[in-house]
Amino acid sequence: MLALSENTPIALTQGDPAGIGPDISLVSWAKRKEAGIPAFVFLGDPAVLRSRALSLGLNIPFKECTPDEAVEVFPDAFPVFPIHAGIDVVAGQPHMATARGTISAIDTAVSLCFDGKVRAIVTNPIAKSVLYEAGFGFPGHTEFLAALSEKATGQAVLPVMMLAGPKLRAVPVTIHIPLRTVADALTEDLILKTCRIVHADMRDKFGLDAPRLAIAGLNPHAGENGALGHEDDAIIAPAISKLRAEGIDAFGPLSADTMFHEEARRRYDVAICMYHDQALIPLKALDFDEAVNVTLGLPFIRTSPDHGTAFGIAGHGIARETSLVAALKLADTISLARAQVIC
Ligand SMILES: NC(=O)C1=CN([C@@H]2O[C@H](COP(=O)(O)OP(=O)(O)OC[C@H]3O[C@@H](n4cnc5c(N)ncnc54)[C@H](O)[C@@H]3O)[C@@H](O)[C@H]2O)C=CC1
Ligand SMILES: NCC(=O)COP(=O)(O)O
Repeated sequence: MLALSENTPIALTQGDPAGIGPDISLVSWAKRKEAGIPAFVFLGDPAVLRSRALSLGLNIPFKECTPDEAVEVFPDAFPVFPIHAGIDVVAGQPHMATARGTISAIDTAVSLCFDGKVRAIVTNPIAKSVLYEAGFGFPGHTEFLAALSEKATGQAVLPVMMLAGPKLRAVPVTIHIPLRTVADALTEDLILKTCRIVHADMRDKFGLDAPRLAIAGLNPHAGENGALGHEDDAIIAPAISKLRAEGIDAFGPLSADTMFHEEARRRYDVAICMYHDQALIPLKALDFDEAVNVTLGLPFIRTSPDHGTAFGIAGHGIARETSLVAALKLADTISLARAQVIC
């Protein structure tokens, strides 16, 4: 049993070095006391941090260190476990030559987590297209983390993306796939597995005894009795019946256009949506600055800000750190709550 406690840092990966990951990491560290930020170790390039701090006018002391030293370093200096970007990075100008370092930071964070050197992983945003250009074979962190987990444990996992904000928690059942393939990818089995993971993690990681899952339909008006599409009645409704028979408080399929208004949101704890934008549009409309992306179903904790690399504002000093702060705090809370049970 590993002793996961505040004496173990959280790994914070750099993300795309040309994006706002370095900016919001620096600002978060600068606000560590007033914001109550848990000790982290940054996995990335010290040169990128130094140059970004200069652009932002932040006078921040850096210390290169191992994860073992990070908690001690954190109060007085920004702890960096060096992973070099490979080129001189210019804020706002992504380059495929940095892909290797970006991927290596994520890979290293997972290894450190399995070795008990860090207690959770918080990832800064990556630009998927930059990584694809360099041959990265995964749609995003979510799927890559599942593959790394599988490699480490030999056990297959279904990674579940949940975006959690103060007003809404939303899960897309299908994640990073083209819209035209969504209907074919939706199966009763996928909905069942996703909802079981959400139910278990809501209970074990978020402390909800009997989580209520509101399940969206796929088609307009949840199919209008089959007139506007058959998936709602043929795939989603039977999955809901099975979940209810297992004792999971799932209901629907609901018309997706009317399940996110304020009164509707009071009736559930998590909205289970059928595709990426069905979940992320309401989430970002309601909670953009404070929501956190959490990967459920993994044998370790991973959170992330809800936004992307925002290349247009990197280095300008206007990127808000609030979502990253929320991600660090959520990783802190979940990892400490699990400290007694994790192996
Ligand atoms: N977890 C991850 O790694 C994620 C990565 N991405 C990637 O990010 C890249 C850019 O995606 P976009 O759709 O443009 O989304 P984006 O979130 O990067 O930007 C959307 C808009 O929000 C603004 N914005 C984003 N974060 C902000 C912050 N913290 N403070 C102030 N303004 C902020 C941007 O300036 C822009 O106007 C894509 O390559 C995408 O793959 C997107 C979402 C999550
Ligand atoms: N839009 C959310 C998103 O793309 C996050 O993906 P991931 O990199 O966390 O898998």
